[in-house]
Amino acid sequence: MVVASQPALNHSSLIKTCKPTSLFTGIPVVDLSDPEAKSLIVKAFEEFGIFKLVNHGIPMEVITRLEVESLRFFNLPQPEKDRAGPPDPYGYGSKRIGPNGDVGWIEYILLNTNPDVMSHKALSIFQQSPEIFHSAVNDYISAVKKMTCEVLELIADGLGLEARNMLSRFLRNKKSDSCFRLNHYPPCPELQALSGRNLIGFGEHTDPQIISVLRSNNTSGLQICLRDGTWVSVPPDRSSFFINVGDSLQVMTNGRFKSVKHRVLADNTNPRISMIYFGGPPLNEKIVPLPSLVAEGEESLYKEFTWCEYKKSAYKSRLGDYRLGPFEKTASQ
Ligand SMILES: C=C1C[C@]23C[C@@]1(O)CC[C@H]2[C@@]12CC[C@H](O)[C@@](C)(C(=O)O1)[C@H]2[C@@H]3C(=O)O
Ligand SMILES: O=C(O)CCC(=O)C(=O)O
Ligand SMILES: [Fe+2]
Repeated sequence: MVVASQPALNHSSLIKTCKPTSLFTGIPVVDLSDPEAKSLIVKAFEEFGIFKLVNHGIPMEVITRLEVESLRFFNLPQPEKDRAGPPDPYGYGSKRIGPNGDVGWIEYILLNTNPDVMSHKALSIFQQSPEIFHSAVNDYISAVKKMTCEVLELIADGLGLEARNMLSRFLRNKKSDSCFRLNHYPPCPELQALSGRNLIGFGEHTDPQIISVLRSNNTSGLQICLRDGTWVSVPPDRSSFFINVGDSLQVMTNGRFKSVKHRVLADNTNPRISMIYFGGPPLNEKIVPLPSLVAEGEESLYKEFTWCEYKKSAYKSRLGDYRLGPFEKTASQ
């Protein structure tokens, strides 16, 4: 990895670059209407921590409407966008990710999906084009949330949990602390000169919540880290969703599913736009292994903590830190 030092990139000289890696064709693909979907999803989460969902039932019109409205926002003059930032953590952000010095070739909007928690800054995003943007975001989130709950119910079935709603109840709870992110990675033509390298848009990390549901346009950029430590590029697919395990689901399955490390490289010629729903539990919810997933004689691999405690700790960490580390039991505990 090298740091970009071209004059045109001076303003972002802290943003690292990276060589693109080979396209990975092995991401499991699951058709939501397949009678085998539950076992295929469990297998995908055990092996890769991610899968591609097709035939998901979300109308393309709902997706495209949000993409068009997001681009309308990101194409506004910078001072207008800046009025909705800096993020607290919700609102509009550019180049800085989180509060601890992480940077990337990205601009984004981060929203809490619970309207009661929406901050002033986040709300001012809607004030620029109120009804249209607001309804595009709401329609998208409610469709994706419903689909995600279906997926979590299939997972509960596939894992043989005592009730189908053991996981989906966290997202359906009206206090669910879920969030939603619109990311825009502008192309960086200056980088053509840095032969074959790309700017890092979003550095490597795992997502802290239960489950993340990502949809992007057809511009590549998403990379995942396989179990053997190799980074591979995930071919984009504008009409599908990529669904990945978050840290909280890793704990709830006592390590049977592992949250997948991922990152995004900005493309040198085309803008990438992505929208991610992060399904999280209510703040006071304990994040503990589901009892039926801890066999007799086995113990939880993790100390007991609430989502609020984990989130606080996540916001003190850097993007690439192993956030579950402090919550793991050591041999003597
Ligand atoms: C550097 C950070 C940004 C982040 C909060 C954190 O301190 C560490 C986790 C980051 C992350 C990654 C997944 C999601 O994009 C996100 C919204 C989240 O919940 O955790 C971001 C946080 C953020 O951008 O505020
Ligand atoms: O923008 C993307 O494609 C993924 C971004 C991501 O991983 C995140 O926002 O947590
Ligand atoms: Fe992520």
